[in-house]
Amino acid sequence: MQQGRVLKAHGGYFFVYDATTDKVYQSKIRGRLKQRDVEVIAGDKVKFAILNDGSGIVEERLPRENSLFRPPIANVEQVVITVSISNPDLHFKLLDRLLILGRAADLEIVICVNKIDLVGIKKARKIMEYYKEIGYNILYTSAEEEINLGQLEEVLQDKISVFAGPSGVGKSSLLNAIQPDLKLRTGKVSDKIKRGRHTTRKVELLSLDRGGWVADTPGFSALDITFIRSRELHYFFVEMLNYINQCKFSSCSHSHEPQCAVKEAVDNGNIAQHRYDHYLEFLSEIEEKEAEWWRG
Ligand SMILES: Nc1nc2c(ncn2[C@@H]2O[C@H](COP(=O)(O)OP(=O)(O)OP(=O)(O)O)[C@@H](O)[C@H]2O)c(=O)[nH]1
Ligand SMILES: [Zn+2]
Repeated sequence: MQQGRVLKAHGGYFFVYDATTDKVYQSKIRGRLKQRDVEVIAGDKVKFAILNDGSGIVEERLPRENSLFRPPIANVEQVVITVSISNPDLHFKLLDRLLILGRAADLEIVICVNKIDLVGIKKARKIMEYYKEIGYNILYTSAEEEINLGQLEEVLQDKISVFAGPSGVGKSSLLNAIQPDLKLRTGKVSDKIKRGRHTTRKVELLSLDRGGWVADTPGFSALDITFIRSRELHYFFVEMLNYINQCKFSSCSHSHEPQCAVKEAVDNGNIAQHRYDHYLEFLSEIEEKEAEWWRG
C-alpha cells in the first residue's frame, strides 16, 4: 500500500498525492472508514491502494498532528498571519486574536506585514517593534512592488502553511507574486466588501515549486477563542509567561488581584498596555461563555 497526502476532498473524491511517484490519485474511500465516521480532509495523511484503472482507494487515515476547523485542514505546520498597516488599517486586537489561534493550534507563526510600499519599511518596523521584541518572526513585504518576497518563499519552503488575516491585506496577491501559476483570485478591497466574500469554496493544498504546500483558503475564518479556558488564556500571551508565576496568588487571573506581577509589568512598561487590554477583553469574552455553560 502507498502512503500519501490528501490535497483536496471534493464531491466524494479525495485527491491523494504520493511523493514517491510524484502523482495525484483521484480516490474513493473504503466503506468501512465511512462507517466508522473517519472523516478525511485536505492535509490528512492516508494509506491507499492503487486500483487497476489507476484510481486510488483510501484504506486508512494516519494520526493527525492537528486540525483546523474553519476551513477544515489537517496537519498544518505554519500560519502566515498577514496584515497591512494601511488599506486596510492594522487592527491590533484582530492580530492578537490570530496570534492566540495560531498558538492554540500549535502552529509555527510568522507575521507578514504586507503593502509596505504604502507606508515604508521604517515606519512599519516601528509600529511592529513590540511584537518583534516579544519574539515573533516578522516579514515586511510588498506583493505589488515585489519587496522581500524571497524571504516569504524561504519561510514557506518545505512546510505546510496556511495564510490568515483580514480581507484585502494581500494574502492571495503574495502567493500569486511568488508563484504566478497558483492563480489565486484577487480583488480590490472595496469590490470585495460590496460583493460579500463568503462564498464557500473547497480547501485545496497547492504545491510550491520550491517544496512545500500552501492552502488556497485562509485559515481561522472563525475567530472564536472561547474554547480556551479562562485560567489558561495567559499562556497565549507569550510576554506574560515570564511573570505569571510571580503573582501573589497562584490562581491570579491578572485582572483584579493584588500584587499581580503581570499588572506590575504593564505599569513598568514591560508589557504593552494594548496587549494587556486585549487580554482583559478576551478574558471577559471567555468568562461570559463559561458562565453560560455553568448556567446550562
Ligand atoms: N499597494 C499594494 N497593494 C496590494 C499589495 N498586495 C495586494 N494589494 C492589493 O490589495 C487588494 C487585495 O488583495 P488580495 O490579494 O485580494 O487580498 P486578500 O488578503 O487575499 O483578500 P481576501 O481574499 O478578501 O482575504 C488588491 O487590489 C491587491 O492588488 C501590496 O503589496 N501593495
Ligand atoms: Zn497576576
